[in-house]
Amino acid sequence: MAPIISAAGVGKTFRQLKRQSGFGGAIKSLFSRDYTEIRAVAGVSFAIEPGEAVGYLGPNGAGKSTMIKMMTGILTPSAGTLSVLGREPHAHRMTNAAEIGVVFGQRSQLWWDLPVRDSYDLNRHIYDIPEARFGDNLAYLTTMLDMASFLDRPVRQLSLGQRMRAEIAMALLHDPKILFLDEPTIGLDVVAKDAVRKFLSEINRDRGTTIILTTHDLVDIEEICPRLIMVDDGKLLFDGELKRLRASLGSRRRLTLEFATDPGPITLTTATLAADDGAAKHFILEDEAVSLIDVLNEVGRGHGLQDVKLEEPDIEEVIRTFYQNKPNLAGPAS
Ligand SMILES: Nc1ncnc2c1ncn2[C@@H]1O[C@H](COP(=O)(O)OP(=O)(O)OP(=O)(O)O)[C@@H](O)[C@H]1O
Repeated sequence: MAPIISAAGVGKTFRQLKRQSGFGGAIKSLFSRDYTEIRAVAGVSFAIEPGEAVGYLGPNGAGKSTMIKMMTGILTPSAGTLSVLGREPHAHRMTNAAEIGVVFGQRSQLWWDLPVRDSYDLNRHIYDIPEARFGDNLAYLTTMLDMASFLDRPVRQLSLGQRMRAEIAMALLHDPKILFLDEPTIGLDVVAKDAVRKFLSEINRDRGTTIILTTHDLVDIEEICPRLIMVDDGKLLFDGELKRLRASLGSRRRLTLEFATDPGPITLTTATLAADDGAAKHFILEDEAVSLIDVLNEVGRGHGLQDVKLEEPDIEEVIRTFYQNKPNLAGPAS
């Protein structure tokens, strides 16, 4: 299958006029041709297949929003080749817009003073959505995003969680093949985040909508995106499954053994003691090949073992380790 999005050596450099201080400086700046170059995206390559859900992750200023803006046609790349649905997005912005949906968490596409429903109606005209399809989609989205109670209320009266659901529905009314989301859960409470994540996973799975999202909330990635693209300083550092990232960093699972009473010091070859709380002993499993059975066999009977808890490393820890070790891991993504 041909990729739905492909980027080959894509770069974006912003040129900013150097400003000089003071009134005299401001006048000089008017005639100056002295620019600072800001390299927001530097030679990024990847290919995304139809139906994938991909998280685009990186620290502040890493170039995530700039990449999303290039894929949606808002910005023109200054280097490389970018293709979205077989077209250069910036050169075919209108055609591209008809086949993609965009949600920017920090910016609204809805009309502030109008009821939500009226913004949707305007979209129906803009995208020329056939009446029946529009009706079906609105009914589906209203149910799935639980919007019935606020469809007729002006956008300015909505809570952030309601507005975000309304934004996502707005971006999907014209059945886009790709949905781009820039920080879709920013500022939402736990319940609202959960609703948004569940819905995005569902349309990805049930309707095959390709999803590309940037986020700082790693749970978004964990729940929606099997694939992760990680960038820093404009460059791509990792492209692959979250599972592979975990494995490449060593899985470092945590194991807690709880005993009826403190059995005294326990040393194991299969696990490293991380903390000793008397009756509860916390270990780290450094070796991925070691199983829980191996550890239990080594602990053996007779210590009054009551409970065992095995935890996978959480995603925050995996990503933190990744960025701490990035000079060793950087290189061509596979
Ligand atoms: N229009 C612009 N003009 C000049 N520089 C810009 C412009 N837009 C972005 N930049 C710069 O490009 C770099 C990448 O910015 P971008 O917004 O893509 O990062 P980001 O990864 O989305 O960051 P954040 O997580 O903070 O939103 C930053 O150094 C930013 O200051």
